[in-house]
Amino acid sequence: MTLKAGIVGIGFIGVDHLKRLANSISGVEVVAVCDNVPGKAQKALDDLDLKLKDYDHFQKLIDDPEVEVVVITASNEAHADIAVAALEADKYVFCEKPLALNADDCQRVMEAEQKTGKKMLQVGFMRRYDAGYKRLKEVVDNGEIGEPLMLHCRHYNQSQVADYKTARAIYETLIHEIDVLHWLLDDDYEQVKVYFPRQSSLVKSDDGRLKDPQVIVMETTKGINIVVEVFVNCQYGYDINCDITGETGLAQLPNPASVSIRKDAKNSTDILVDWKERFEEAYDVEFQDFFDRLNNNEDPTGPTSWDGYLAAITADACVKSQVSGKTELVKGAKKPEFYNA
Ligand SMILES: NC(=O)c1ccc[n+]([C@@H]2O[C@H](COP(=O)([O-])OP(=O)(O)OC[C@H]3O[C@@H](n4cnc5c(N)ncnc54)[C@H](O)[C@@H]3O)[C@@H](O)[C@H]2O)c1
Ligand SMILES: O[C@H]1[C@H](O)[C@@H](O)[C@H](O)[C@@H](O)[C@H]1O
Repeated sequence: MTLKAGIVGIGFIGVDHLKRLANSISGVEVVAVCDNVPGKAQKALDDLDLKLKDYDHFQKLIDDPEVEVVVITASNEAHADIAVAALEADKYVFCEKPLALNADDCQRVMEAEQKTGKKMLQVGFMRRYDAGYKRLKEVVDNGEIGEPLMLHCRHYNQSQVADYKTARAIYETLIHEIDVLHWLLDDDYEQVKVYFPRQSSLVKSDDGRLKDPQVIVMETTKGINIVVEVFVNCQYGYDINCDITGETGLAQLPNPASVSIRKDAKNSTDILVDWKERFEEAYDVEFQDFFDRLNNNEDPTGPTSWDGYLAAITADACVKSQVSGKTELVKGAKKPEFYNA
C-alpha cells in the first residue's frame, strides 16, 4: 500500500523531509506541499524537479481528499493549529517537535486525537530511532551499568538564527533531551532548575538578549539527576553527548563514526556541523517505521501526543525557572486512558 502525504512548512527540515519521503521512504507518496511564504514551496519543488500540488494555506492541503497523512514541518508556533485541523479532518499526522509551544496547546491536540477514537499522531522526536541512543537504552534496560544514578549531557549547536531566544533553547533544543531521556530512563521529571553560567561574548542575537549557554538540571521521580548543557552558538560544531553513570558502570552515547587522521603531529577526527547529517539515519528509520505501521493498519508506536505533552510541561517548568531563578516543579494532568493502550 502507498499512503499519500502532504507536507506543511517547506523550510530547512521541510525540504529535507520532502527529499526523504520522495526518494528514500517506501509506502508513501508526497502529493502536496504548503508554505505560507508565497513562492517558497514552489522554489523547493523546482530545485528538486518535483511536480506536486502547492497550497498557500494548510487548511487547503488538509481539505485535499487525496491527502491521507499531514507532515508538519512548519515553525513551532504553527504546529498545534495545523495538527488539530488535520485530526479534525481525520487525517494521520506526523508533527515535527515540539508538538506545541505550551501544555494547553498540547491538550488541544490530544483532545482532537482522542475524538478520532484512534492513535493518529506521531511526534518527530527522532533520537529514539538513533542507533546510539537505542543501544544506550538496551544497556540501561539490561542492567549492564546497574541502576542509573546521574546523567551528563551536552546539546551544542554550531550557531543559531539571529532571532533565537532564551526560551527557544528550551522548547526547541533541550526538548530533544527532555523526550529522549524520559524514554531512555522510563521515568518522568519532577523538578527542574536552569542556571546561566558565564555568557559567551560571541553570541549574536537580534535583540542582544539571548542567554547562551544554559545549564539545565532535571530531577526525575526516581531521584536521578540530569545535567544538560545547552549551548546554541558553540562555534565549533554540532555536538550531542550523553553520559549515564550507573551503580556499576558508565555508559556513553557513541559519537558518529569518523576516521581519525594522524598528521603534522596531531591526531584528529571530524565533528559534524548540523543535525541533518548527525541524525540522517534516525529520520529515515523514524519515517519508515511510521509509514510501515500505518500501511499495516497498525497504530504508530513512536512518540505520542502524550509524550509531546510531557515534554511541553517540562519545558514550561524550565522556562519558568529561567525567569524565577528557582527550582520549579513539573506539573501536569493525569495520563488519559487512551494513551495507556
Ligand atoms: N527533529 C529535528 O531534529 C528537527 C530539526 C530541524 C527542525 N525541526 C523542527 O521543524 C520545524 C521547522 O524547522 P526549520 O528549521 O525547518 O524552520 P524554518 O523556519 O526553516 O521552516 C519553517 C517553515 O514553515 C513555514 N511556515 C510557518 N508557519 C506556517 C504556516 N502556518 N503554514 C505553512 N507554512 C508555515 C515557514 O514559512 C518556513 O518556510 C520546527 O518546529 C523545528 O523545531 C526539527
Ligand atoms: O530545530 C533544531 C533541531 O531540533 C536540532 O536537532 C537541534 O539541535 C536545534 O537546536 C534545533 O534548533
